Amino acid sequence: MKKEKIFSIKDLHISYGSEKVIKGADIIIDQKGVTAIIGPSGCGKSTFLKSLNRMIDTIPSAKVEGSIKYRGRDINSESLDVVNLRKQVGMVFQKPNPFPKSIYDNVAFGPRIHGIKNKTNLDEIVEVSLKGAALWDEVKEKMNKSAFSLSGGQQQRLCIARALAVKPDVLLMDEPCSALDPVATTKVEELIKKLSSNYTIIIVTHNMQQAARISNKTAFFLHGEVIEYSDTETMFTNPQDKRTEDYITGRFG
Ligand SMILES: Nc1ncnc2c1ncn2[C@@H]1O[C@H](COP(=O)(O)OP(=O)(O)OP(=O)(O)O)[C@@H](O)[C@H]1O
Repeated sequence: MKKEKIFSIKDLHISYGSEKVIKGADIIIDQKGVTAIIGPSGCGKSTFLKSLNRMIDTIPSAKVEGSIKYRGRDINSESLDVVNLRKQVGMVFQKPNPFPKSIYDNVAFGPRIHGIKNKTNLDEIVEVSLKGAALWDEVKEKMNKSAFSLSGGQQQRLCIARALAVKPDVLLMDEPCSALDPVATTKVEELIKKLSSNYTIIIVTHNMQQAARISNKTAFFLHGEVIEYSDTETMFTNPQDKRTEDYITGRFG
């Protein structure tokens, strides 16, 4: 069965002022599974990711040109509802960034903003989201405690639960494990794999072993260009471009 296209990106160029950061990227991202974005520091991975739900709009000097279609719709068209786009295309950041609120209120935040007020409905969404983020058992007895009372790994899973609570289609993750210890990293990686049967996940990672462990497809960026984009297994066993081979074998980066 042919997979549905979630993102079709054509000739994407992004610059900050006069600095060109993404230079003509073409990528198609299919439904579900994990796509990893790898490449050396400063090659434009985060910039690319932020353009997919228009978080890049928050940077005044950023200029985006070219086409990004999400489920066939140009996300940069004037008629597009950005709040709705960000509901469908959620984001999890490098450092866990829970709100200074209780565990419950962190997860209920998004649904409340989108108009859900009924306590029973909210309770159910919070429970399902925390279960989805593999955190429920650890927090179910202390839902009213501050999110800051959780460990870093738990806080990151709480941020994933918060993203799940608005029922997204896609999750963008920008180095979600880089602030976590190895045990917490393993838990988040397992969670990402599990979530990838229901969500389309796009993850930026510095860590090539992580990309190899959890992703189905990998895109290698270098100086703002997509050098290679293929099945992860092919990329790591039989890279087509010498620059990819040099990067994944640790010759630079
Ligand atoms: N808000 C910004 N304003 C101006 N320039 C920026 C901004 N964010 C990033 N840049 C520049 O854009 C380039 C690409 O940055 P980006 O963060 O997208 O790369 P990256 O591959 O994600 O890097 P890293 O792996 O180090 O996080 C860098 O030269 C960076 O200095």
